Amino acid sequence: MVNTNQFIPGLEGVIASETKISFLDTVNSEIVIKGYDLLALSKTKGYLDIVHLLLEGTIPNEAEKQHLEETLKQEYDVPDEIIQVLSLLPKTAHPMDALRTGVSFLASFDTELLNREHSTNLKRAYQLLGKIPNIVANSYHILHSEEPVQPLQDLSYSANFLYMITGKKPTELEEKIFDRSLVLYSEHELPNSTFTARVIASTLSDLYGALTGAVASLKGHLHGGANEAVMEMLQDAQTVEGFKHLLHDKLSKKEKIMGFGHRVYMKKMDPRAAMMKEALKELSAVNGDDLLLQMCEAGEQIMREEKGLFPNLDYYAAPVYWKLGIPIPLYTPIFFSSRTVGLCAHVMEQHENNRIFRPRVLYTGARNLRVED
Ligand SMILES: CC(=O)SCCNC(=O)CCNC(=O)[C@H](O)C(C)(C)COP(=O)(O)OP(=O)(O)OC[C@H]1O[C@@H](n2cnc3c(N)ncnc32)[C@H](O)[C@@H]1OP(=O)(O)O
Ligand SMILES: O=C([O-])CC(=O)C(=O)O
Repeated sequence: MVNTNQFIPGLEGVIASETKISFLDTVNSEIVIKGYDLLALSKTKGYLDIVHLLLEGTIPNEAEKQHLEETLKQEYDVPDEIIQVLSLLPKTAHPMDALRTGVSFLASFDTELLNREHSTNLKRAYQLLGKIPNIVANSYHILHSEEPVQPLQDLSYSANFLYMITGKKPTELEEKIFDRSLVLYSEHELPNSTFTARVIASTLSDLYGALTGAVASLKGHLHGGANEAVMEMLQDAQTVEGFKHLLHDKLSKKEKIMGFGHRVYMKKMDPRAAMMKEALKELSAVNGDDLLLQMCEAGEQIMREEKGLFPNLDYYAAPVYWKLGIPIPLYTPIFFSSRTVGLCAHVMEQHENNRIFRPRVLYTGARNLRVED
């Protein structure tokens, strides 16, 4: 029998799900994904390796990887109706809202929504992985009155995604770094968005519904929305001195600084942030412009000294995406695109070993009120 009187704000430290998908091992500094350390994998493996690992359970050999890429490429196209629906959105809509609409709308094309068998959910996961980059890139183009960009089949999955966003074929380095960012964002145990997806799935609702809820969760600035907020701060500040001033000013007003802190890593650096910082160094070396790197390092120092806080992945992903020529409002949608695979794995696991989430409250409201006769 569980003690229902124990209230833990934010469910900090509470074990809310049993999973074989991933685990943050903060003692050994590992992000365990299906038995492998994601950080180690990210040095030699690409996003499609992680997709195969999360959905099929193994690191693919070359033939399996090629087959996976072909499967995804066949799913790149989205129904015309999606483009029409995106075109109806007000031009002021944020691409995360467009994405939420797009993912939700995709559900209507699935004729077996009530089927939650593993094989059906797996097929859906591949369809979503194929289509979501298209929705992300083209929602931005449509919201900016630009023509939708067609996917290029001869590019790799990640190169095509970046191409569809920027309209330019990426260099080898750009492709490698973008792919690495997708690897690092792919799966992270039980953040708010994954928990949201599992809670929705636990009612035996469908994969699209669970992912639609996860988009809404990820949009918030305390979660995925932080990467956009970081880049906006860097842009506002413009110089190293400007950024220092901006951070001191925010701290003096007791404002939170986006891109710092983490519920699980707490007072340690998110190891994924360190890897994105390396990527920022590589990109900065290309044209000898390391202003963003200098600004970020100055911010890191201030936050360490003033608050004892360290960067999370969003802090260094933001300037990396800027250097890759990606518009700021697409940073969080890209995070979601990458996380689609992790979310699908979690929803499938929930469907296959389900108990509905239904916690209790600590009631602090009024009691014993009576309506007078
Ligand atoms: C990839 C990702 O999604 S990672 C998360 C991205 N989100 C952000 O970067 C947003 C900024 N960070 C935060 O808001 C938080 O650190 C979170 C949401 C990530 C974690 O939140 P929690 O675990 O609930 O920590 P909580 O907000 O209680 O913070 C604990 C203390 O550290 C402070 N703190 C935490 N993060 C920050 C921050 N970014 N800036 C300033 N102070 C902070 C809090 O003010 C609080 O101080 P107090 O005890 O004096 O009141
Ligand atoms: O784990 C979290 O709470 C947030 C996070 O870093 C992620 O989703 O990648």
